[in-house]
Amino acid sequence: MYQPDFPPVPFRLGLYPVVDSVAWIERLLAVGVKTIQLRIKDKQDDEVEADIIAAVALGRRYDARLFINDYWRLAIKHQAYGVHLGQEDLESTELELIRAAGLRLGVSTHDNMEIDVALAARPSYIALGHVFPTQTKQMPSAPQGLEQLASHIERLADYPTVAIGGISLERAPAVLATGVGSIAVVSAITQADDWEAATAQLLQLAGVGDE
Ligand SMILES: Cc1ncc(COP(=O)(O)OP(=O)(O)O)c(N)n1
Ligand SMILES: Cc1nc(C(=O)O)sc1CCOP(=O)(O)O
Ligand SMILES: [Mg+2]
Repeated sequence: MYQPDFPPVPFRLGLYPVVDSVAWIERLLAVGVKTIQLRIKDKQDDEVEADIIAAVALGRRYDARLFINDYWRLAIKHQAYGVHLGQEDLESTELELIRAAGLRLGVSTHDNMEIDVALAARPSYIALGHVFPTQTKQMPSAPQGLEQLASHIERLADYPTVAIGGISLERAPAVLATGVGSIAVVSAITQADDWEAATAQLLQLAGVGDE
C-alpha cells in the first residue's frame, strides 16, 4: 500500500521534463507542463540559489510540481514542491528535514536492490532508470529495458512511478504501456529540432498528471 513518509504525489505525474535552466522551466510551464525538475549539476549552493528561487516562483505562478535535484537544503529553504535524490544522496541527506518541511521526495533506482532501499525511505515517488541507452548521463549500469520496467511497475503496484533514460517520442508509447505513471525526459525535449512540437506530442501521450 502507498503510505509514504513524505507528502504524497498523484499516482500519475504525467510528462516530467528534467532541465538545467530557469529559461527551460519557464518555457515548458508556459506550454502546459505541470511536473518538472531543475537539474543543475556540480555547482556550489551560492551559485544555484538564485536559479532555485526563480524556479520555485515559476512553479507557484503556473501551479506546477517543481522538483529540485540534489540541492535539498535550498529546496527546503525556498519551499519547492519536492526534491529528487539519487541512491548515494540518500546516505548524505537529512531526510527528516525534508519531511519536516513538507516537501515531496522522489528517489532514483536502477534495479530491485535499489528499489528495496528506496522503499525503506518511503518516498513520494520512485524513479526507474535507465530504461534505454542515454547520451545525457554516463550510467554505470546497463539499460533495464521495457520488460524489467514492467516487472518493477508490477512490483510497485500503487506506488507513483517515473520512468527515465533514453525515452524518445517514438519510445514513449511503449514505456507508458507498462503502466508507469510518468515519463521523465531530457533530450527528447531539449535536443529536439522543435521543442514546442515535441513537448505538445509528449503531453498528448503522457498527460499533465493527475490532480
Ligand atoms: C525523475 C528522475 N529520475 C532519476 C534522476 C537521476 O537522479 P540521480 O540519481 O540523483 O542523478 P543526477 O540526476 O543527480 O545525475 C533524476 N534526476 N530525475
Ligand atoms: C538524469 C538521468 N538519470 C537517469 C537514471 O537512470 O537515473 S537517466 C538520466 C538522463 C535522462 O536523459 P535522456 O532523457 O536525455 O535520456
Ligand atoms: Mg541527483
